[in-house]
Amino acid sequence: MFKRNLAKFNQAMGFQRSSYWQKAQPGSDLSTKERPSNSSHPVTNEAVSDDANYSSWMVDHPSALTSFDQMMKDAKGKKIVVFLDYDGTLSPIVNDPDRAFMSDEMRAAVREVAKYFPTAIISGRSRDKVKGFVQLNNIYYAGSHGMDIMAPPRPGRSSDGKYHTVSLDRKGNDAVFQPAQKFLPAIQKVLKELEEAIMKIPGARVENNRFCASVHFRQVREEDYGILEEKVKSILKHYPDFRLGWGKKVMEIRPSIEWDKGNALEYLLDTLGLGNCTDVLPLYIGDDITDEDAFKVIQKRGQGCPIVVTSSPKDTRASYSLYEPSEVLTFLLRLARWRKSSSSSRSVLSQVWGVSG
Ligand SMILES: O=P(O)(O)OC[C@H]1O[C@H](O[C@H]2O[C@H](CO)[C@@H](O)[C@H](O)[C@H]2O)[C@H](O)[C@@H](O)[C@@H]1O
Repeated sequence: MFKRNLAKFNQAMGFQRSSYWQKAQPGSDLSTKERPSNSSHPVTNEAVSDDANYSSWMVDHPSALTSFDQMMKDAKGKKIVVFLDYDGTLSPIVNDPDRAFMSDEMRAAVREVAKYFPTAIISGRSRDKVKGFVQLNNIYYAGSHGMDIMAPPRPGRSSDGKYHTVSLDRKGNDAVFQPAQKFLPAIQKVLKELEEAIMKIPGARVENNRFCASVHFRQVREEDYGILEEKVKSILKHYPDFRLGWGKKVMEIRPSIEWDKGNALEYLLDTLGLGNCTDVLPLYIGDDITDEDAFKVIQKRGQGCPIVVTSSPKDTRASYSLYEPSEVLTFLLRLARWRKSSSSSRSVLSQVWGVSG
């Protein structure tokens, strides 16, 4: 129990390196609330203290569902742009990364939201893979932690004027922006070496995320964690242009460029023509460490709704929280309904009173 509380304390305090492996232990990211309700264990003091920890953490990170009305009051007169992470946000975390499917209800909710607000998904996966899971055409996709973006074909421009050239898709409707393109040959070599190195570690697997690589250890025995980490690090010693990050039971290898999900959020706002508008409210929902970069950008802008999805207290820059993907679904449905009803009441008002906007 002490160990478990220490891991949680480390996680909450942001002592990240030491807590990664602790967090990675089988079952350790299952909070009490996620345990099967038919569990034969009586409610223990530990369960009570888990709940108490979560409740006190929520004082600073209130639920986006209970805060919904206030959030929408603050959004009045502003343009909401919706940004969503994929794994752990739109789909639940599962053992097999190839089977992290999104439910039809969630798909319908995202489709509905995208009818009313510009909507983008920013994922660590390859852009094609995440699009394959989501299967919606009315949204923008950014894969490889934002290093592969399909966005409207506005002239690439950033506040510092440094956006790289973009290329139009075949129909000329959208533009692809890939700031890490020159790393493609190297990442392919890294992927090959990783595959060979982990082959003999049961349960380990490498995922090709195009500009990044993921080494999964969700299904690896705990006693093999050390050797896996060693192998990955010894390969990376020969690739100084790449760095290692940690996600949920996954090591993420990516080019060492100054580009993350936060830059992707800014890029998308720019290409939507909203980068410098003071009346824009980016709303970002994500569950993992890389989403913190986007939360940071929103925090810096001083306007927006950063929402973290988590079932246990964690160190985060998000202002609001949602417990799990099912709450994300409820939130998205509510957001779409809110917009629908406010636009229909606006049109009724404008018919009756000649009031607009
Ligand atoms: O930015 P994201 O869209 O959240 O991508 C981050 C990683 O997500 C995926 O891995 C995670 O979800 C898997 C499926 O539920 C799970 O098996 C794994 O343990 C999680 O870490 C994806 O497979 C990775 O490539 C992404 O880096």
